[in-house]
Amino acid sequence: MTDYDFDLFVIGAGSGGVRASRIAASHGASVAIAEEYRIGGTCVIRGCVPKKMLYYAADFAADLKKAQRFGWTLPEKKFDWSTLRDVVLSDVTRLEGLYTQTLDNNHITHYKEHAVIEGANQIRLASGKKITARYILVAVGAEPAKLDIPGAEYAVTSNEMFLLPSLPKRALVVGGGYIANEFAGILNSFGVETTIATHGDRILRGYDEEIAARLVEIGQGHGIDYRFNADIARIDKDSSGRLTTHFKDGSQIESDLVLFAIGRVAKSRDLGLDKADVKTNDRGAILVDEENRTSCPSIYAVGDVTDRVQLTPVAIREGQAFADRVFGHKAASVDYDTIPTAVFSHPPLASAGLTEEEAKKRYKNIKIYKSNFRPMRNALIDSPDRALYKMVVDGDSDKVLGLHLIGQDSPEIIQLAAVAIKAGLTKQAFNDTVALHPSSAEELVLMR
Ligand SMILES: Cc1cc2nc3c(=O)[nH]c(=O)nc-3n(C[C@H](O)[C@H](O)[C@H](O)COP(=O)(O)OP(=O)(O)OC[C@H]3O[C@@H](n4cnc5c(N)ncnc54)[C@H](O)[C@@H]3O)c2cc1C
Ligand SMILES: NC(=O)c1ccc[n+]([C@@H]2O[C@H](COP(=O)([O-])OP(=O)(O)OC[C@H]3O[C@@H](n4cnc5c(N)ncnc54)[C@H](O)[C@@H]3O)[C@@H](O)[C@H]2O)c1
Repeated sequence: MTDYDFDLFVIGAGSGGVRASRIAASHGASVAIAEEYRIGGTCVIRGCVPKKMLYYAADFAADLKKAQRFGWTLPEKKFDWSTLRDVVLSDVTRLEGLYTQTLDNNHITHYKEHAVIEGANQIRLASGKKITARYILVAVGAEPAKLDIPGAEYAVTSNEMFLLPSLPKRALVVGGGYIANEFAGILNSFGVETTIATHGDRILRGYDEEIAARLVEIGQGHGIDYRFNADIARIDKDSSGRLTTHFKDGSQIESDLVLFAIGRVAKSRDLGLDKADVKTNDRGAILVDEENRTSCPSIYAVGDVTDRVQLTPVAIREGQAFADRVFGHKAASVDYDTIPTAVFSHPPLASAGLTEEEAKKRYKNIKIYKSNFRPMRNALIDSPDRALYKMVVDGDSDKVLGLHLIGQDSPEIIQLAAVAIKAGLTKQAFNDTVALHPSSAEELVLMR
């Protein structure tokens, strides 16, 4: 018998927290969870899900521009952002309901309020209620970083992008990572004059350089303005609401919206971590061992708050492994090797395994295969945009080490290709597989 109120108390009902709660409950644990905003967390409420819906809508807008090539003559077209926004938001509410139902179906007690740690086994809710638990799981995620500059308060983050009252005429997107490129593509497709300003000399560091360069080339062709090595000094706002962003080199950009997309930081501030001696790194990320245990033996952490791989499927796997190990007494762990990722830009990028740069550091004899082609669909709509597929192979063992794609549907293609890489398949195995024609994916078995 336990002396605690619950076997497990989870702080944060996002991707990692909800999965951990459900699995722990299925193993017979008594579980409670606190959520200060909306059940479902970043991915469902203001991340992957509404972003992907806007991405689809942006794709549709691009197709609509080419309607005549598909044989359609349309009456005057008019885009109403608020209609799309509300459709997306209502689906988010539907999903929030499903997540809440999951908690109820699994008899998980949920508190819709902020929670803090008061000790190794104690939590305090915003209402003042104190709760004890044998184990605490911190799954509070991350929050968008903001630049510490004068006028930063005039900029929005991805959180506000899903709630905009209207679309801006001109937008400045600050950053060169996932969120910057995804929103730049969406805004540009809806006709917003879009500039990306990043402080680095390239976008999407960590992605294959040529693939990222192809996105810039295509983006420029669609009217996105890219500014590199661009350090912002301040943002001014005039009485009409117009924003002027000043760069350290003296240049400036006027816009109606500035979006900060410069990374996400662990939401570990004011969480009471010091009360239980839970250690963080200098960026506030909670330090955990390979079993997701923190420096306090009764407290674990999963997902973005640990700042390792900030992706939903990773947070889910970490939550699952934690619950299976601690409450299901299974030897569960997370395999971080060959995690497929995608950037839902226009067109999207997708990647699995090692990049050429990474492979060269680890293997002596690297072979690169490339396919640089104009997809049939782009010929139909008279678009010059070319796809680029790149395969990284170990020349000694013939094993495929990595695949990097840019082009329509590449996120759908990479999921299965990641299985092949993970299974250690060779280039010859790809060669031996008959192509599926006509498709873009067939390039994967035709590269020579
Ligand atoms: C715009 C955007 C797009 C994204 N797109 C993708 C994508 O396409 N694919 C992908 O894999 N990943 C994507 N991500 C990343 C993904 O959303 C995160 O990696 C994932 O949500 C992390 O899950 P988590 O459980 O760690 O945290 P979260 O899902 O952030 O959940 C944490 C929860 O804890 C709550 N909370 C925080 N502090 C407290 C407290 N003290 N008390 C109570 N509750 C608290 C928060 O309100 C939140 O609901 C995207 C992120 C953003 C911002
Ligand atoms: N499709 C997906 O899977 C997806 C989508 C969105 C977000 N995410 C996750 O969320 C995380 C956060 O996304 P993100 O795009 O905010 O971060 P990111 O780490 O992907 O990119 C941050 C970018 O901001 C730039 N930057 C940093 N400081 C800057 C400054 N002062 N001025 C200008 N540029 C600056 C960096 O060079 C980098 O390009 C991602 O790392 C990813 O794990 C995933």
